[in-house]
Amino acid sequence: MIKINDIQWKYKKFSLTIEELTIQHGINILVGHNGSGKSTLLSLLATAKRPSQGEISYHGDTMNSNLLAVRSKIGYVPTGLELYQDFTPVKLLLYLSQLKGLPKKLSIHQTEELLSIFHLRDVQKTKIKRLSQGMQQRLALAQAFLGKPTYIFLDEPLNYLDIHERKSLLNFLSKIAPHTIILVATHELNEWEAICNSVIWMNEGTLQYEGTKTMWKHELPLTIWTGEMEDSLYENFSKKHLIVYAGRIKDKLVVRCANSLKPAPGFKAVAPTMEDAFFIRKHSQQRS
Ligand SMILES: Nc1ncnc2c1ncn2[C@@H]1O[C@H](COP(=O)(O)OP(=O)(O)OP(=O)(O)O)[C@@H](O)[C@H]1O
Repeated sequence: MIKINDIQWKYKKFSLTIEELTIQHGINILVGHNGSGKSTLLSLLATAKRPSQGEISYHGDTMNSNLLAVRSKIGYVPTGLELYQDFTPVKLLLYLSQLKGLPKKLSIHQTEELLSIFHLRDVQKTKIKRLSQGMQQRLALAQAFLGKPTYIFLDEPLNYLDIHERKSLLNFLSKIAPHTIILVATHELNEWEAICNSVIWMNEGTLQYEGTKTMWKHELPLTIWTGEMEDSLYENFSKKHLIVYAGRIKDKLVVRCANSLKPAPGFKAVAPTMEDAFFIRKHSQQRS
């Protein structure tokens, strides 16, 4: 497990402070508004940034006690990772596996395996600058798994991926999750719903929630309701209730809202999604 102990990191007006956080095996999603500190936390965990106080322990090792050992077990994909544009995917993966210290045979084996997993076989000898953004994102992801790291930190990994590639990545992560600690920063909570184990919510550089997916969705102060209504009633309704969604299906206005009691006749309580839960939790936090 990864244990964060009283860390702080500051840059100008932004400060990230976490007193205590444990990250377990499985898929953990990291959520929060823009600028809340998700990428900063990932780069601290990936040892790309150093906390100004406190420490992070990776199964007992820390950045101070054994930086090289820690780094050798980390796979990290920040957003906008710049890949050597004149390399080909095969050359890049072989080169990076050498930097990671993998023996030559294993480098070749893992490079081939990752090119297949990320569907890059057809373009393995094409220069990276000629690849689409989605292909470049898949290559950025592939490099993170060289050496079969124990700790995987992914910043918005679904960016640029088409539906097929998204599903494929989610399947791959589910397969390795039992023996890997995976932390994924994402705004697309519902896409991770089926496979994630726990949720970490950051707000303005501080930890707001850390717990299981089930608790995230079900320990909520409000219920989610859906129903149809006349257009003329909506304006007044929206002033009194927390609207999650309002849209037209055929000629009906369909409303999804959060409320403690049934908001109007005909409305039905429904199970909250991961995003509904975020919406309700954020709303409750702003009011408290
Ligand atoms: N190297 C840096 N240079 C300048 N500002 C930084 C740097 N790293 C972090 N910040 C600042 O830290 C704060 C947190 O940013 P961070 O990127 O971690 O948020 P985020 O939750 O990942 O946001 P988003 O959802 O938009 O990706 C922001 O105010 C950002 O401007």
